[in-house]
Amino acid sequence: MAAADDDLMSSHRSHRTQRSGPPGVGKSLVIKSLVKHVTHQTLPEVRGPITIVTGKDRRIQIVECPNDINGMIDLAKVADLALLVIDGSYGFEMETFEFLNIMQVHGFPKVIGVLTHLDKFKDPKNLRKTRQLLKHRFWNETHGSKLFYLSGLSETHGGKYYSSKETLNLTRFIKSVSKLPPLKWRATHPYLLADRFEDVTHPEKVELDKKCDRNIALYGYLRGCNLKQGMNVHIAGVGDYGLSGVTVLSDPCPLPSKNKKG
Ligand SMILES: Nc1nc2c(ncn2[C@@H]2O[C@H](COP(=O)(O)OP(=O)(O)OP(=O)(O)O)[C@@H](O)[C@H]2O)c(=O)[nH]1
Repeated sequence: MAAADDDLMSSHRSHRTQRSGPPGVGKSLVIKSLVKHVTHQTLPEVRGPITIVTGKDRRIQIVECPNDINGMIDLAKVADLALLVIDGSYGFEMETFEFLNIMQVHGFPKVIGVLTHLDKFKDPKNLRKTRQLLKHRFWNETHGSKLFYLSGLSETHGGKYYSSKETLNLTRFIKSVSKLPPLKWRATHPYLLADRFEDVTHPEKVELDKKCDRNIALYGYLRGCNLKQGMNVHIAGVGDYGLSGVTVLSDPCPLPSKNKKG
């Protein structure tokens, strides 16, 4: 957690697309189910960071991790909690544990595993045995991280979601993690996950030279500590840049406690 009232979590699949693992482990559906449970709204598509209010003075931002190693490294730096979504009918892959190691090195978010596709097991004995095996392996490899089970889909409000009881448990756990104190390093450094950017270069300048240096405005919640004009910033995967200005905008997703005070 970086700022007092903001928590960031990311949802990862346990493998990269170029490998042989199963696609569609359920990352988007986990996010859609969480949004449905907390806000009672239907999220048709997961695109970019999603901010939801989960309490009087608490909100979380959810980001679906791209299926590539760079996305994973970048998100490990800013996420407070990583949900590692694993297709239970397929089991762990090499990449599951590779990724756990990357996260420890790059940012140290808390990790939990989320097991999906458990309804594919027809034999209850086999399901029990597989759950136990995966739970022990995950516990050992992560030095005690929790593994959640999402045992199947149910029809709610015209759409298919994970069961509301299991989603409730997952939401409670996410909320409990968001109460933990932030990592000291993160709390003392400003950082921002940009949810939108705009090219604000003067059009005339671009017309004269299409490859000219651009002025870019980045929008997002600032975490950690204050960002000052004139500071140099690092944009992950792009490089180091100067900051020509910082503007405080009105909160697009205000906390209920702030609304009351205002
Ligand atoms: N039977 C069953 N289907 C599931 C389960 N979880 C997800 N699905 C289905 O699997 C499909 C893919 O789910 P998504 O949430 O889009 O998976 P994803 O990981 O975001 O997919 P990609 O990013 O494209 O790899 C959807 O049709 C879901 O309804 C599950 O536990 N059981």
